[in-house]
Amino acid sequence: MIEISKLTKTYDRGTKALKDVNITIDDGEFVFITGRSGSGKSTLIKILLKEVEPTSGRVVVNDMDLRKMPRRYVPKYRRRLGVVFQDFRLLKDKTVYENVAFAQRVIGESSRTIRESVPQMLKMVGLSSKYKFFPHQLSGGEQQRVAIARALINRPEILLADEPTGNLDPHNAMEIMGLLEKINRRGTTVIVVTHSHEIVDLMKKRVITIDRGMVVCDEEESGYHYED
Ligand SMILES: Nc1ncnc2c1ncn2[C@@H]1O[C@H](COP(=O)(O)OP(=O)(O)OP(=O)(O)O)[C@@H](O)[C@H]1O
Repeated sequence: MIEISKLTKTYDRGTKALKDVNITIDDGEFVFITGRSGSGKSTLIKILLKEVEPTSGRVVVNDMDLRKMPRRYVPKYRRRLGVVFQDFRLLKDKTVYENVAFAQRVIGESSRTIRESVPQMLKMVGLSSKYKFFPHQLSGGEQQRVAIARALINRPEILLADEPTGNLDPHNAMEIMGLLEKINRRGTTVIVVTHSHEIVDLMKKRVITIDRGMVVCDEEESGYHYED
């Protein structure tokens, strides 16, 4: 569960990126966060990842108060969140298999666990036949599937996806959305930041709209009111 209350972020130069934001996201929810460029979406994600410190307010993720979290615990905390970005961020000189396996190696999983779990995860994202390919040999949609497999391999409770379809054509974008929905059905909380009106309208999920740092709309099934 994520509980955000009275969250404010003012950057050093005085930009108020978030103002009195209150959001509760229950376990197992699928939520879109949307809003025009500069509205504060990425700031919110960075605060959840503990990459940016709030100016004031409270953020509790799975019973952990981020403000009170000791610095040494932050890497472990981040591993409990899966993260996917617009630009995939794959390791270019590693194969599909190795990109996913690497995320397990860094936390010290045994070779046996890796040999079992990576093929299962590649099957889940529909990439079993391309496990030996390098990122440059894959389409954008396929690269994003690898990134999703990597984000999920350590079984995070929450998946944060920041514009996951921003670099994809509409067909691939909808395929990725279908995959995120499948992941959500298996129990992972999924939070997707997107600009795309089409995706938000089609998916019929909860939509939180941020405008100039404030939550202006939070509705089930597409309460989507801003103009670009
Ligand atoms: N490190 C920073 N220092 C100062 N101001 C910042 C910093 N990061 C973001 N901002 C400002 O905070 C505001 C919100 O930015 P943020 O990146 O959170 O918006 P966004 O909704 O994610 O935008 P986009 O959709 O374009 O990614 C903007 O006015 C931006 O210029």
